[in-house]
Amino acid sequence: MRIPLLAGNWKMYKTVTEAVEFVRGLKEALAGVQGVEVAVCPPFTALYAVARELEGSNIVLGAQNMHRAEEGAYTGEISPVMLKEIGCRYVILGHSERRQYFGESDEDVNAKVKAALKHGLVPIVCVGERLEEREAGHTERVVGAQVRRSLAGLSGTELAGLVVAYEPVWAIGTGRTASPEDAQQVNAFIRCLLAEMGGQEAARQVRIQYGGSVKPENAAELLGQPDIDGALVGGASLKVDSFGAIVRAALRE
Ligand SMILES: O=C[C@H](O)COP(=O)(O)O
Repeated sequence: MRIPLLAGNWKMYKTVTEAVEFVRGLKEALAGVQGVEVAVCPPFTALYAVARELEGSNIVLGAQNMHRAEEGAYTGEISPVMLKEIGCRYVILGHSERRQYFGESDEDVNAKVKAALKHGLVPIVCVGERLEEREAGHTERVVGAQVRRSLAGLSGTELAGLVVAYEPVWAIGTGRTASPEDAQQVNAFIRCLLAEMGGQEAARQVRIQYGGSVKPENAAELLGQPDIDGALVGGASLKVDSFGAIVRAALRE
């Protein structure tokens, strides 16, 4: 039985003050919720304060990115060791915005995934096709190549423990969501591929989220699909009401 993971990717939103205030509200809204895992991924500046605020709660902490090295002369970067010490459980890697605006390749993502695992962080590895790729009928080819390269060289046990987020680029922040059937089809395809790469048991255990304009109105149907094990939520994770409603939709499923 895979426990759904509902993760809020705040992107570059919320100051420390706003982050702490939000998390206080979210803790109250989700008090007593069980059977799903909830994570928030604030900007780096708010991680420490949010970690303290989350102590003893049923919400865990994630980061939005990290460098592959443990330390070094990499101005402006943050290492897996630093994230682990601050209390992060998850780290989002290879988000399409990192790939698009910061030139991250599958090879970069692969190195980061290995570094995260080495330091006890659970990677949330993002993959997804662009609109023109979908329209040309290349979704599986594009997503398949991203999965193979980003997760190359991992053992079945390592694959089993991580999280993959299928996020069609055309659905991110656009209000345009993949239909539950389309999302299910790609998630099932990813699971088959992971079975080839790491064996049936790894594929049975790995959690595969959907991301891209998830909101309270569409969450239940998406999360009701057999191969969708949670959501990576951007815009709708910035308000307690909408994120709380998405978490509750997962509970119903
Ligand atoms: O990581 C989250 C995704 O980019 C989805 O963002 P969105 O929910 O605002 O479409």
